[in-house]
Amino acid sequence: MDMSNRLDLPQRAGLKERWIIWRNRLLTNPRFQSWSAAFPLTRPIVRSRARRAFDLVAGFAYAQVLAACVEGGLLDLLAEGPCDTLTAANRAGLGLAATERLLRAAASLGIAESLPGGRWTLGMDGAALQCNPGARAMIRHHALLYADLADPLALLRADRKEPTALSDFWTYARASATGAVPPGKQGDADNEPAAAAYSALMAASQAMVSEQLIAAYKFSKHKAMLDVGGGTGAFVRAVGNAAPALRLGLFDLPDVVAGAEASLGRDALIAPRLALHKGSFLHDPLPTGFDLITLVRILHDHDDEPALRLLRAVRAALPPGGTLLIGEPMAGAAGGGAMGDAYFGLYLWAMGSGRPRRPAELGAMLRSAGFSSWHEVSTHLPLVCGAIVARV
Ligand SMILES: CC(C)=CCC/C(C)=C/CC/C(C)=C/C=C/C(C)=C/C=C/C=C(C)/C=C/C=C(C)/C=C/C=C(C)/C=C/CC(C)(C)O
Ligand SMILES: C[S@@+](CC[C@H](N)C(=O)[O-])C[C@H]1O[C@@H](n2cnc3c(N)ncnc32)[C@H](O)[C@@H]1O
Repeated sequence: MDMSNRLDLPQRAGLKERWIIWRNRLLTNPRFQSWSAAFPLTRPIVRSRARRAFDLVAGFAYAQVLAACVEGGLLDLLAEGPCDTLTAANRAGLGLAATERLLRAAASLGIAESLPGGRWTLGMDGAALQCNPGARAMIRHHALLYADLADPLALLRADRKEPTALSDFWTYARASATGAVPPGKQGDADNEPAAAAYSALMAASQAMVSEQLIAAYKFSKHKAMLDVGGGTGAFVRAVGNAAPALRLGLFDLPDVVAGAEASLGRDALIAPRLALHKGSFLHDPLPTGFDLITLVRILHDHDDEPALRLLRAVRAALPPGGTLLIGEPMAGAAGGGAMGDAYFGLYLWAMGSGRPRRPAELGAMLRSAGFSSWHEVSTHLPLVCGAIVARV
């Protein structure tokens, strides 16, 4: 394709567009690239942009180094204390040369760090990941995402209703996108293992989310909270422990609520003040009697029409002055980098349902669902979870 005409400055372009076109014309000029790499004042910028470009090119290889360290048990081993290459090889079930290759790769990525005497320990990023079981569960789970992304254009061209590894994993996703009743609503036995598998992933990664929301929002000012799509209850348990006087409710598909019953039923601090509700939030009315409803990692799973339907159901279940708290990773989050549009954008595309939304997009949906006001609440790590509070 001949880019030259399209990079000509259009007559009616605004100042920003003219600057971007001029900038890109310069950046795509090989003579400018050679000159700026050679010139001492621009060389550091060229090196840093080249590193960034290389990371974009090589990201998959980096992620697979991390996956091998987690799957091979090396992160766990290094967390126990420094060790030599032979011990690492025995733990990972790899040969000595392969282990050395993997550990060197891990060290270059900050996952591991080499010590004098040929020993290895955790690197700074490895340490941050090791203490986060949710992130480690996601690293393992990414085998499904990467299978779907092996041919990204084929994925983007295909009908979104075509089965994928992720749509098979999240068994409610295809139903939401097609308007069908979700499997498990009738308590069909063959959906139970799938519901248990995605609920286990959600439970493993819930602590990092509830930590953000509990630090950002005062739950104790409410009388009763209903967690809609509450899974097996990890969020309800965390909030219940932080707000001991709060009455609690959880709503989810029957197969999932069975898991919540097993997990929370014997919790002496939670069970006496907990009500479990089974149903589909896209087909059944939500229970009333709660002044706070939470949607944690729920809305982004659904396309606009079902997401709006859910917001209307929440609005109908809340009393006058009631509150909705939305907690999920949001697109364009400050400090979130490419998490929203690149990671969740493609993840949810592969899943066949939903999209990451900007706070303003959620705000517009809240208004059209009948909420009178909404505002964003800042969290410590928007990369993990953003928050919006809306009032009836
Ligand atoms: C001590 C010295 C020398 C210096 C001090 C300097 C200092 C203060 C350093 C800070 C070190 C530090 C504490 C680092 C902390 C790092 C943290 C908090 C890292 C956190 C990482 C979190 C990650 C990687 C989270 C990943 C989450 C993912 C991938 C989530 C995926 C979720 C999915 C797929 C959800 C699916 C659900 C669905 C279907 C979309 O609804
Ligand atoms: C991504 S998970 C989030 C679980 C939990 N809120 C968390 O953050 O760990 C989505 C949850 O919504 C539930 N869900 C999906 N579609 C549903 C529907 N139509 N009715 C009720 N629950 C549904 C799923 O069963 C699952 O527990």
